[in-house]
Amino acid sequence: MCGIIGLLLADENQFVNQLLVDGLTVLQHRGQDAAGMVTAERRRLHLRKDNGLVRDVFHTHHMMELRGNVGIGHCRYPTAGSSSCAEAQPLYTNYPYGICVAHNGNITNTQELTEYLQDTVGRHVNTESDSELLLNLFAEALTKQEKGISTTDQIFKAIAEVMGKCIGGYAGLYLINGIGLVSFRDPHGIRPLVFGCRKTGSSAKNGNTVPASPARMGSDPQVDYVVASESVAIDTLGFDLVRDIKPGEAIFLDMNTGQCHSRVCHPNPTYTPCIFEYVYFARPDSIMDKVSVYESRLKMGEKLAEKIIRLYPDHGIDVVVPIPDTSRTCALQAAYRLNRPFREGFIKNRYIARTFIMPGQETRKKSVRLKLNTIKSEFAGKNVLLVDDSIVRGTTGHEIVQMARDAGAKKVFFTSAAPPIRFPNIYGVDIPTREELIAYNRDEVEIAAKLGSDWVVYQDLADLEDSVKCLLPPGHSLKDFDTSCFSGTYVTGQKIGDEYFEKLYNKRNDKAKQMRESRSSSVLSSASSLSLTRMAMQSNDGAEAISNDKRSGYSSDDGCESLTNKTGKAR
Ligand SMILES: O=P(O)(O)OC[C@H]1O[C@H](OP(=O)(O)OP(=O)(O)O)[C@H](O)[C@@H]1O
Ligand SMILES: NC(=O)CC[C@H](N)C(=O)O
Ligand SMILES: [Mg+2]
Repeated sequence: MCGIIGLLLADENQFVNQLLVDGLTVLQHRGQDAAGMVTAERRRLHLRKDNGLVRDVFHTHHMMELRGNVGIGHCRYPTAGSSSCAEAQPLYTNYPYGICVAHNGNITNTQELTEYLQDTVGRHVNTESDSELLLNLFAEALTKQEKGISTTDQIFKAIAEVMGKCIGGYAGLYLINGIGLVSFRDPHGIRPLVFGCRKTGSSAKNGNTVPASPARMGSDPQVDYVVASESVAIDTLGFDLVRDIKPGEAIFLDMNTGQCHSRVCHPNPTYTPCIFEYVYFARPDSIMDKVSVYESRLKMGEKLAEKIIRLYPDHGIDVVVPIPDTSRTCALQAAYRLNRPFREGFIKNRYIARTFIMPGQETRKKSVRLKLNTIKSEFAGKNVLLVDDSIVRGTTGHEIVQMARDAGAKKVFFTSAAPPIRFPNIYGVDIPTREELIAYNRDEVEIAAKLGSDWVVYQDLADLEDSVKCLLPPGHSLKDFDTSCFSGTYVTGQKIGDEYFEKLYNKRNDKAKQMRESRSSSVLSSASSLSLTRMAMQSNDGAEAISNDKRSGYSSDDGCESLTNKTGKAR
């Protein structure tokens, strides 16, 4: 579940680089594996990306090269391809114009799209990254646009073509060199994307009100714009949240006029966002689809407590303990509803990041112990209810139950704010294989045995959905969610059959991923040795100016070499 952010500042002399770094830092919880940004300075693009956390990727000497008043940034949690830094984003293609993409989500018809791009239109696809396909599809669609219509129309038509071809979950940003920034959300709105602005210069001093819609914003060149995965980035940067980008909508920010244009580019969008954003991915202080994530988690806690009371009226719980971090909001309200004390029985090491989105089961397992430690007095001799937001592979739950017992708990009960996860997620959460899921082919009693707890209670799906729906403002067009990992129903509607899951399993089970990583790192190191001979590449101490030359195919970042997608059309 990556984090994406794009900015256009009204003043050409201002740089977006620091705002992008700050925004990405706030979105870090969505992707910890790699980070990157590209900025546009007049007709020159500057790119920096690498594996690592945002704070490790951007150093002062990179920032000095990342000039320009428009740019996009990305922090990555890989769900396709490898985690090689060649697949870190933004990705770039030099034809037409010079285009970069930052993408959150996952595309499911990648085979068909790769065949179309390679065999039908002759564009080179160099990796298994689905984002590379998204980039090339847009580039191809723009190339084909008829002359004589406005650039704005060309862009929206190209986005419509991309949406017509891509199946899956995607929220994305394209930076088009010399033209502007395009943001878009898939026709189901599976992945989130919000839009904000702030007044600048004289318009800020005159106290103009923040425009309520992009159409109005189009008339005010004194406005800075931001688009981000979550509103928390908009708040932190000092912008005002305007609204969610609608399913199937694109917003084009013209860097030459400062104007903002929006259009719904899909003939029949439906509003079915991924409910797992509310459960786990999003920060609680974000507003998504007009709903406060924090409040939805309080509701989840309340409904969970009611279910526990229904199932175990004499539960005998002495204390309610959250499993930090994400479950805290939900556990707080569950304790309140159960009328039992809420206690911080586990202390989180603030230097260990989220474990579920770490690559590899061994790393995840080890990290749980490094991340959490017990306050023994909260467990000794007590019946403890442990609350987590979700149980996926059971890595956290298994370790935590044992730690609670080691700390002297009499009984350990376990509850999850989300229903059992029994199906793969194919839209941008890396839950690719059923066999890895603790709830696959197991009922609650078997799961409790596996976790080592006395019992386990899961939220009902209807209650989870209600926890968000009851907070929607009247008349909101969201009627349903993508709940596929709980229900097995996939909102994009195409047939997701056994063959698809088998392929997914073969590509993305832990072992296959490990093998791919070791392969791609050896390819990368041999690619690095090419850097002395390549042509038309300009490297600037890590941050790189990308050539517009259609022939050039390379970029380099401190030894991070990407042969991805730079060769223009190979007709
Ligand atoms: O059953 P599992 O496979 O262990 O996955 C589920 C756990 O992973 C997540 O925590 P994570 O540590 O990623 O993030 P958090 O600190 O935000 O809770 C989630 O909140 C659960 O605790
Ligand atoms: N988590 C995501 O949104 C991943 C985006 C894209 N599928 C990638 O793997 O890079
Ligand atoms: Mg957790």
